[in-house]
Amino acid sequence: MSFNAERRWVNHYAGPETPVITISEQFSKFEGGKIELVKDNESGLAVLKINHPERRNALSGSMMVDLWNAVNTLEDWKAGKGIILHSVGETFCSGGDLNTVRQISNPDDGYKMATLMHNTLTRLHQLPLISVALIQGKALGGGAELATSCDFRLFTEKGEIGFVQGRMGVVTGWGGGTRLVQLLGQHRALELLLTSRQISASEAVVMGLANGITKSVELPEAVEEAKQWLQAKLKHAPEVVHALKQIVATARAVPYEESLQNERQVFAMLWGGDANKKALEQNIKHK
Ligand SMILES: CCCC(=O)SCCNC(=O)CCNC(=O)[C@H](O)C(C)(C)COP(=O)(O)OP(=O)(O)OC[C@H]1O[C@@H](n2cnc3c(N)ncnc32)[C@H](O)[C@@H]1OP(=O)(O)O
Repeated sequence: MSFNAERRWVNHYAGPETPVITISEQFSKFEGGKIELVKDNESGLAVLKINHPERRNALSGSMMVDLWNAVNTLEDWKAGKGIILHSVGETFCSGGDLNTVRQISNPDDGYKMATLMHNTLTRLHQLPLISVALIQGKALGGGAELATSCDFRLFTEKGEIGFVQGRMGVVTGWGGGTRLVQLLGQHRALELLLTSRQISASEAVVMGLANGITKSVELPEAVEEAKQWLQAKLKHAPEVVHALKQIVATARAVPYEESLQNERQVFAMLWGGDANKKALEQNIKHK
């Protein structure tokens, strides 16, 4: 990456575009740890658990594929309303598994990993479900990027987040740079990316990167608290929750007029629908 004669950025990497399915086949060979998805149709909550404590919950290639598969499943989950993303042990996620990273340390494979993770985390971000990441320890590098792909972030007192990619001689590779600018604006995002500093739970709240701090410090109590925090926001009918999420997810991804057009269409689908008729019959007062 450099400036050309007209002082415009020129990207010197022009690698091949590989289908995500092909990348997933390649990356599933870099084994270690797993990501487990459990869906509960009764509560409408799903839990995505990052389980690789011996590597501080670093994402191996096969875990990236687990996550991609989990998002594929969640896209078809009609009864769902919300997702809790959490991990086991003391670290939320230490980023890319350096054992995997060392085996794919060239621009073509880097581009493939970014393609797989952009596909996965963009679709996770855009699911019609409301997602919460529970950060109970360090979220570093790719782990910090993963946290930005949820709608909300709850920290325990021990939670910390750090975009340490610069210290590793790289930049955000899982779409977290773009999402961080959306979340915090360009100045605060640039400051976090440039300094690689790790911020505490309380600073994350002040910045708007965290939506709250749990009373419980330890798992599994903090997970239960996060579930209750999310359930309290999921009282509307599933179709209303899905529609509200679609409006917000579209608004952060497309230009204003296009977003308004989407909002009109989403609104029309619910107007006179079952949930709307039921509410009208009940003659609800908002006192
Ligand atoms: C687009 C993605 C780009 C990125 O994600 S760049 C960021 C990559 N991540 C890192 O550089 C994190 C490096 N790790 C650390 O700073 C520390 O291990 C960390 C997370 C603060 C945890 O510290 P401690 O709790 O004291 O644990 P420790 O250092 O003794 O580590 C225990 C075992 O876990 C391993 N580990 C930690 N992070 C890893 C990673 N990302 N990939 C692969 N292995 C990882 C570590 O090598 C150690 O293994 P072992 O027990 O010595 O065999």
